[in-house]
Amino acid sequence: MSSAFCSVSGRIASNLQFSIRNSTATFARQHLQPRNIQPSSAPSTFRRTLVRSYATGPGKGGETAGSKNPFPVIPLLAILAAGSGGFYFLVQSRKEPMPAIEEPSRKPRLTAGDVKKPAFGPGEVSVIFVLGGPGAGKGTQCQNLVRDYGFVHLSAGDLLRAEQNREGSEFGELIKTYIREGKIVPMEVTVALLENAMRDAISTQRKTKFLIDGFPRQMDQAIKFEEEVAESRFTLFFECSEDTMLQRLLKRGETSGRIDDNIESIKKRFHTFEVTSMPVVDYYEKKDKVVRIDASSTQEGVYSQVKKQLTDKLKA
Ligand SMILES: Nc1ncnc2c1ncn2[C@@H]1O[C@H](COP(=O)(O)OP(=O)(O)OP(=O)(O)O)[C@@H](O)[C@H]1O
Ligand SMILES: O=c1ccn([C@@H]2O[C@H](COP(=O)(O)O)[C@@H](O)[C@H]2O)c(=O)[nH]1
Repeated sequence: MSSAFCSVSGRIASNLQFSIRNSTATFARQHLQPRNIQPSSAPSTFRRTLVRSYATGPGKGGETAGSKNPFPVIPLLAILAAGSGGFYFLVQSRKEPMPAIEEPSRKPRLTAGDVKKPAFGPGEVSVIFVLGGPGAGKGTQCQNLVRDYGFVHLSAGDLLRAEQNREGSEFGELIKTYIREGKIVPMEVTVALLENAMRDAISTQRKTKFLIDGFPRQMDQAIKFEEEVAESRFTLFFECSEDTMLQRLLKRGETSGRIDDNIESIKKRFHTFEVTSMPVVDYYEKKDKVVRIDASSTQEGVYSQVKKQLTDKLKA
């Protein structure tokens, strides 16, 4: 991994984590410090004072007083009084509820209003995720569906590339590095781009049926998107061998100008897909929300499967 990659990813990670750290620090200031310092400091101050007064007592003119009186009654009484007083205050302070125990009951209870709702409800938008390995033909098939069914096609990769090239984007360099390395850009960036693009399509085109292509590529993205933006209806999953995808990508690389259509990046993308994106497909599979398409045949052959499967699923 290059040092540029490390430093850029470190920067975004620290930017994105700032608000979390900030609120954690505030929480710590408000809830932890007073509780930790006060109960323990009172007795120890008391103990120090007691030891010092006993140690210094005889010293302050002590030689004379001690030699005159072998049983120094007044200092002893003073020590006893101070000790009893200290003990009394210690017992009193322990009668107060311990803050650490009291704390949970002070927390507000979770109410129905606190449960997060996605920005768009099921009646407002219809979202289909489109997944498959790099070069499986997702974008190609999405274009067919846009033409024939009026979907809005939002490719997460295209949105990231547009953001990367947008003048003044604070994420440009970061996105470029992640794409070249075949890694997944931090989800906050991608989810925000998708939500903005959906809002835009709804307000300018009045369209509400979305194909979200090449997303979610990682479990955290799937969870965040469905919690905060919209729940997906199902996932169209294009299955294809790595050999076939490699040939398609190398061919596309002759003209695409993409920085990741080269053999080094392609291998990294295959790896990321297997390790990071396949668990997302498995997750939706368990929920019975995956429509599998054999993507190894011709473009037309693949599309006829897509149409049939999609119609069946939408009827169900
Ligand atoms: N069924 C097919 N047979 C042969 N070539 C195909 C087929 N489908 C797509 N292609 C070609 O393969 C290349 C990759 O297709 P496409 O861009 O649609 O894949 P993708 O899954 O969207 O890739 P990526 O995830 O990298 O964006 C393109 O050049 C496309 O023309
Ligand atoms: O959700 C996403 C989607 C994509 N990326 C990055 O973009 C490239 C290219 O994606 P394509 O779908 O092949 O156009 C991908 O390899 C990732 O690096 C992402 O980070 N998050």
